[in-house]
Amino acid sequence: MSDTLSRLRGELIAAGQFFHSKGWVPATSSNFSARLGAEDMLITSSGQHKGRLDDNGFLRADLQGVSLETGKRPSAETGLHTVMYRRDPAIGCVLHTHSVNATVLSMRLEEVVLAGYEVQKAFPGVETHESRLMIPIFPNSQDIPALAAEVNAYLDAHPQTVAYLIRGHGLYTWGTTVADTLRHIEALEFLFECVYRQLLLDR
Ligand SMILES: CSCCC(=O)C(=O)COP(=O)(O)O
Ligand SMILES: [Zn+2]
Repeated sequence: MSDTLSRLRGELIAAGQFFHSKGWVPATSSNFSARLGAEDMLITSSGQHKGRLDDNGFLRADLQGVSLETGKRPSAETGLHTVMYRRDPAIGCVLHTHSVNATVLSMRLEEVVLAGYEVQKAFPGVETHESRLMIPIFPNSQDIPALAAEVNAYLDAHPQTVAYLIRGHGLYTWGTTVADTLRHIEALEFLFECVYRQLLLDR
């Protein structure tokens, strides 16, 4: 067992516990991955409770999503992780969560526009609250390869995108490390709460 694998697994287990404490990974929802090398990743196996992960809740898979461990089935949404690692060798982690705010906003809006918030500076390259971050919302689908292709095409056209929502489903974001990606989730959840409360006030 490599030191890298056990370190990353520990970081993802801790991330799951933190997200669970916030209510962002209900039931067996959500999935997490981290890059191991140029051709492989560590990913949660399908159906795990992400707040109660242990070492057995993960497997190695290649970047086509094929399990490298017999008898273990990767997340049903593996294709949404592999598409990111194949796009960009600098991506080291992909996290997917299912918070109430992300889900509700995705049902009501066509996209989430983040503008004017200091916390936008949690994202790489964002240096002012005067920036504008667009979080696209894709229709939900059980056809993960088709959804991954749609995400990939969108990101080709909008390479500054930091995250996306799937309608009625949840949030995907990514980063160079698990810590960076966890910060993105936390910042986005704070911002989604702000957007939600602003919509209520504006009614
Ligand atoms: C019970 S939530 C439905 C599946 C889902 O959206 C999810 O994120 C978890 O799927 P996985 O196969 O990764 O456990
Ligand atoms: Zn999901």
